[in-house]
Amino acid sequence: MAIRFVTGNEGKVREAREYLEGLEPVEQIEYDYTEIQSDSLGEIAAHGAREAFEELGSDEPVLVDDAGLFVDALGGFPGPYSAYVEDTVGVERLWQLASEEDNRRARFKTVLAYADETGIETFEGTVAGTLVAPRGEGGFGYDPIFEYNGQTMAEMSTEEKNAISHRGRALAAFVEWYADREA
Ligand SMILES: O=c1[nH]c(=O)c2ncn([C@@H]3O[C@H](COP(=O)(O)OP(=O)(O)OP(=O)(O)O)[C@@H](O)[C@H]3O)c2[nH]1
Ligand SMILES: [Mg+2]
Repeated sequence: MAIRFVTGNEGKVREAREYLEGLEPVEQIEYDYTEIQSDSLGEIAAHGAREAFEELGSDEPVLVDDAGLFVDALGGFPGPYSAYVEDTVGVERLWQLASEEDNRRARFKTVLAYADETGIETFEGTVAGTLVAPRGEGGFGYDPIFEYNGQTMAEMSTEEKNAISHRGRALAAFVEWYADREA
């Protein structure tokens, strides 16, 4: 059965489609679910998936992805507020802020929430990296400033990014659960 990926972010859809190819088709739905204010990406994603599944109708399962960049030297900022910070100050200014720090370590985290008629499951993925001056044309969001193993995520192909990224890891956990459940 097709999975309805509820997001306005085409980059997320591209990565999920690539990863889930051969498992299930992924359909993008632009439904504006409530993003609750919380420190927990898991709570935000689960709440969104529950609301979207109830409000959209039909039995087709839904998937919601809530993601954030956590900068160590900034106490985890912008974390759950990453979309707001990208839209307001922007990626370049966040890099300027981080570049004043000696410690440039950061983590990217995604929680996927999957909802169907039996309930909700969440899957988490994290990647640790280093913030750098922007490089690369691929990816989206903060990818140009997030370096892993010498490459920014914007310098990687979708497949390469999925192999190491927070979203790829969350998708791996999802696929493992999904395959077991179908068996
Ligand atoms: O460098 C990045 N690599 C990624 O892999 C990635 N995934 C998300 N983001 C950014 O982090 C915020 C998440 O906010 P977010 O989860 O609310 O997403 P969003 O608002 O873009 O879409 P939606 O799914 O909510 O519709 C937004 O600024 C996204 O651009 C990423 N940046
Ligand atoms: Mg959002």
